[in-house]
Amino acid sequence: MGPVEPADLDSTYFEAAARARLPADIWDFMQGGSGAERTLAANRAQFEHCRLRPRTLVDVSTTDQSLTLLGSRLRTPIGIAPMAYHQLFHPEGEVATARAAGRAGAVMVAGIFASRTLEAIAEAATGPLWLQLYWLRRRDALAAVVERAEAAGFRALVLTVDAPRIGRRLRDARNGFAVPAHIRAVNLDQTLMAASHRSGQGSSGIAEHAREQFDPSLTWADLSWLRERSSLPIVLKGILTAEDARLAAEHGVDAVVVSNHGGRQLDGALPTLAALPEVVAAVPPTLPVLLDGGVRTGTDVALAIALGARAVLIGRPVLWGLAVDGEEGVARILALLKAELDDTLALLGRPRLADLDHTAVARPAGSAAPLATPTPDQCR
Ligand SMILES: Cc1cc2nc3c(=O)[nH]c(=O)nc-3n(C[C@H](O)[C@H](O)[C@H](O)COP(=O)(O)O)c2cc1C
Ligand SMILES: CCCCC(=O)C(=O)O
Repeated sequence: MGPVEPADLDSTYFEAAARARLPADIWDFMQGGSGAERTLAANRAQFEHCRLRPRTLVDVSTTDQSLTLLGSRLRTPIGIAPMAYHQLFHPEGEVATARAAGRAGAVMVAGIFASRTLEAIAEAATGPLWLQLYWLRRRDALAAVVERAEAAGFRALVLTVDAPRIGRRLRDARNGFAVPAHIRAVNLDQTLMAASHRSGQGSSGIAEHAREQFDPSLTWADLSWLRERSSLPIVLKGILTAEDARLAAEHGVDAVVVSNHGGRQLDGALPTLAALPEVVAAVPPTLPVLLDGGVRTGTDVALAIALGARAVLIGRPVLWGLAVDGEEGVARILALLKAELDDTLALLGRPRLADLDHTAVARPAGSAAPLATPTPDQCR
C-alpha cells in the first residue's frame, strides 16, 4: 500500500475543502445553528469535556463494531442523520450518499425533504434505509410518503419532534436563504413546496415553508395515526429529557434519538451528550437510544456508546464529504470515522460495543474515579 492521503487522516480537511467549494449561503445553511449558536457549540464542547478510562492487558486482537438495530444488521454504529436537499451539495444528492452508506454497512436516514426520489435512493442503497418525517398539515401528503417508503423497502420511520417551527437561524435570515429553483423536495407535492424557493423578508424560504406546511398542533395523541398507517418501526428524533423519553416508551415507540437538531432549533437547549444519561435511564433497556449532534471522531462515538447510546448519527461531516467528492467523499468520511472507532475500541481495552459501558468514562472530567452506576451528572 502507498502512503495514505493526509485528507483521510482528519475530517477537518473535508470541512475546509467543502467550505472552499460551496456558495457562501449554502455553507451557512449547512454549518449554522440557531440564535447565538450556543447549543451548536455546546454539543462539541461536551465531547471535548469528557475523558475515557482505558483498561489494559485485554485481548484486543479482534475488534468488532457491528450490531443489530431495529432488526437490521449493521457493520458500524455510525449512521447518517436525516438532512434535507443533498443536491445542494452534489448533483447526485441522496443517491450518492446512499451508495456510500451501503459500502460502509451503515444505516442511512433519508429526509422527507430529500432531493432524489425514495425509489431512486432505495435502488442505490445496499444497506438499510430509514425515512425521516416532518408532520405536515396535509396528512394525506404525509400518508402518501409513508406508503411509498414502505413499498420502496425503507425499514423504519423517524419522526422529528423538535421542529414545530424552524429555529431562528440568523445566518439564513441575513442571507435571505432560499432553496434554488432546480433543487426540489421531489417526494412531496410541488404545490406544497413553493415557499421554500422564495426568500422572505428577514426570514428564509425554509422557515416560511415550515410556517405554512408543518403542523405545530402535533401531540403525543397523534402518534396513533402514524402507527395505524404503517407497520414499520417508529423512531422519535429530538428527545432531550427523561420526561419525554418516558412518554415515548409509554406510547410504544421503537427507538428514540437524543438530538437537538445539531443546534439548529432551540438555542440554549442542552448538549446531547449531557442529555443522554437521563434519557437512557428513563426507558426500558430494550429500547434503543441513539444520539446525534457534534459527533466528529471515533472517540466521540465511543463516549456516546459508553454513556448508553446504541448508535450515533452523523450530520454535517457527511455533507462535507458529499460536497468534496460525492459518493467517494461520503465513503471516505465514513471509513475515517470507522477506523477511528476501531482504534478507540482497541486502545480503550473494550474490543466490542457491548464492552463499552459507563465505566469507560471518567467523572468528573479528569478524575479517574468511576461511578457504580451512570448518573445524569456523568462528565458534565
Ligand atoms: C443541512 C442540514 C439539514 C438538516 N435537515 C434535517 C431534516 O430535514 N430533518 C431532520 O430531522 N433533521 C435535519 N437536520 C438535523 C440532522 O438530522 C442532525 O440532527 C444534526 O445535523 C446532527 O448534528 P451534526 O450536524 O452536528 O452531526 C439537518 C441538519 C443539517 C446540517
Ligand atoms: C424545511 C426543511 C427543514 C430542514 C431542516 O430540518 C434543517 O435545515 O435543519
